[in-house]
Amino acid sequence: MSILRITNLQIDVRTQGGPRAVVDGIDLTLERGRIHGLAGESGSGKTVTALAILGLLPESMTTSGSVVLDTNDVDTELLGAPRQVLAGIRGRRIAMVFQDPSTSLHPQLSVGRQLTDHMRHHLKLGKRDARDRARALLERVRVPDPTSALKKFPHQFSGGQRQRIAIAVALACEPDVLLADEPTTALDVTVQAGILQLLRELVDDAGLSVLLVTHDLGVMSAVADEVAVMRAGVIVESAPRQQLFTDPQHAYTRSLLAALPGSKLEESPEALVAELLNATRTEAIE
Ligand SMILES: Nc1ncnc2c1ncn2[C@@H]1O[C@H](COP(=O)(O)OP(=O)(O)OP(=O)(O)O)[C@@H](O)[C@H]1O
Repeated sequence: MSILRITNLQIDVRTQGGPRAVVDGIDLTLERGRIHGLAGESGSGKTVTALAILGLLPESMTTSGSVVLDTNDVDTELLGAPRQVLAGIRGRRIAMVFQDPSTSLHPQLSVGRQLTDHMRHHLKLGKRDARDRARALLERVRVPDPTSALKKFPHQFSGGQRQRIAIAVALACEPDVLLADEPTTALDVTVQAGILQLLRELVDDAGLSVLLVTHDLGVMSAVADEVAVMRAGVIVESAPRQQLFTDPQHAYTRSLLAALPGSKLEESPEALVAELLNATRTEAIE
């Protein structure tokens, strides 16, 4: 069942020489309970695609096409939607996590405050209910000792734990869609695996739909159900993970795969996943 439908999305940036297309007519449908990977080299348009969904593009960019959120059979067009419509959707229906968790977390607010403010605002929860839910969320993303974690500040946690907290904040209002832009790129490989495993669990347990933006096909191969490969603003190939990794159709996809460091991928994507998940156990001791 689809939750977000992107149709013929075009993003132009104004330049002195006239408009330049940074995304040139892409189609992408996100399904509930699936992880959709958006891969491609730096500058191919992955991040601006994610930002366009939430109306967060810089002023210098214009859009056309359609981005429809379909919740409970009600379609909402997001492209060009009024500010208050987008404000009601951001964080509530569609949440976002970034490469650097500090971007999503406020350095001077306690973790508890960041989690509960969000819930009190969007879900109108009372103080005590919000606090109970915040504790449960930290438990769910496996931040150790949630009760004392609520009183701490972001800098008191490791990078991996900070990203888990950022994911907890993103999930606070039970969004339908999570946009994750390079969520593990800044983390070392064992911590990456733990975060990827967490995303997988959240998708499987809660029916969340994830758009996972990354230049790293290794990360993709570990968790994505479907992968779209982007180059210079265009999706050149889109296929279920297994198919894309074992039978790439486009020369650009083949070149990306060939550039992967001699990994288990040559044996099978599953072997790489097993390797990454094995590393997760190491992180649990972190
Ligand atoms: N604020 C901006 N003003 C003008 N051009 C921009 C701006 N942000 C991005 N661009 C341009 O838009 C294009 C797409 O950038 P985007 O950040 O989406 O790429 P990406 O695939 O996410 O790459 P990366 O992995 O490096 O983030 C690039 O050509 C980039 O130069």
